[in-house]
Amino acid sequence: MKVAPSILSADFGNLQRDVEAICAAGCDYVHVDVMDGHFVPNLTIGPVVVSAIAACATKPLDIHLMVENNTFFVDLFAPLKPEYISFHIEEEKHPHRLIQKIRSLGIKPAIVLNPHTPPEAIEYLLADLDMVLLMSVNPGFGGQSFIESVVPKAKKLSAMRDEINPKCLIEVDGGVSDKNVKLLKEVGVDIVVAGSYVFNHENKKTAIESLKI
Ligand SMILES: O=C(CO)[C@H](O)[C@H](O)COP(=O)(O)O
Ligand SMILES: [Co+2]
Repeated sequence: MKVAPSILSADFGNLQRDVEAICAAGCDYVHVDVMDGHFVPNLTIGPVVVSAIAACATKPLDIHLMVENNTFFVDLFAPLKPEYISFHIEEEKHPHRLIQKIRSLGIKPAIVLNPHTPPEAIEYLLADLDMVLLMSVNPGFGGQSFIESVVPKAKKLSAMRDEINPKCLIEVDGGVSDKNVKLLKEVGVDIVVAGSYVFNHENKKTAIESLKI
């Protein structure tokens, strides 16, 4: 299992310290939650702060857009050369076009599904994706409880992925801890995002290692 700690739970007064700490503790990606106050009822960070994160991160960025105008934000963040940019299928009229655009910028495209969105919603996009991100909380806030229905959903998506595009990774985001990571591993999940679990743990290295099963 690969691990992408979400900097949403970092201490923003000590952002450089916390980004360096998770990278030194062995994370695989730095998960960056971008919220615009419209698609979700919360507002986080823009390109000024994300470029400061990119400057001190020694691991690739995994940018999770929770915004209304995806194309605008892709253009804002592309110069930072993240590994992935993911956007919500619920907020995009032309997802295939946006996948092509993200790839043309040299970034791996990913799509996010909210808890209620079935995997079939992206069946005809799967061949063109590098990753699918399944939300296991309602997007907008860290520290929420894990929604169990993501487990059978990930199992269904994993079967679709094996048939259509075995290289496409499955990521799960929200309420992940050492208590549920095994269930996710068993149904074919490749990457977990963990914010509060990693940042509230007394030892970030121990927390990250407990998820790398
Ligand atoms: O996208 C997100 C919220 O919309 C965050 O990545 C997610 O909530 C991680 O935080 P936690 O592990 O505390 O649930
Ligand atoms: Co996220």
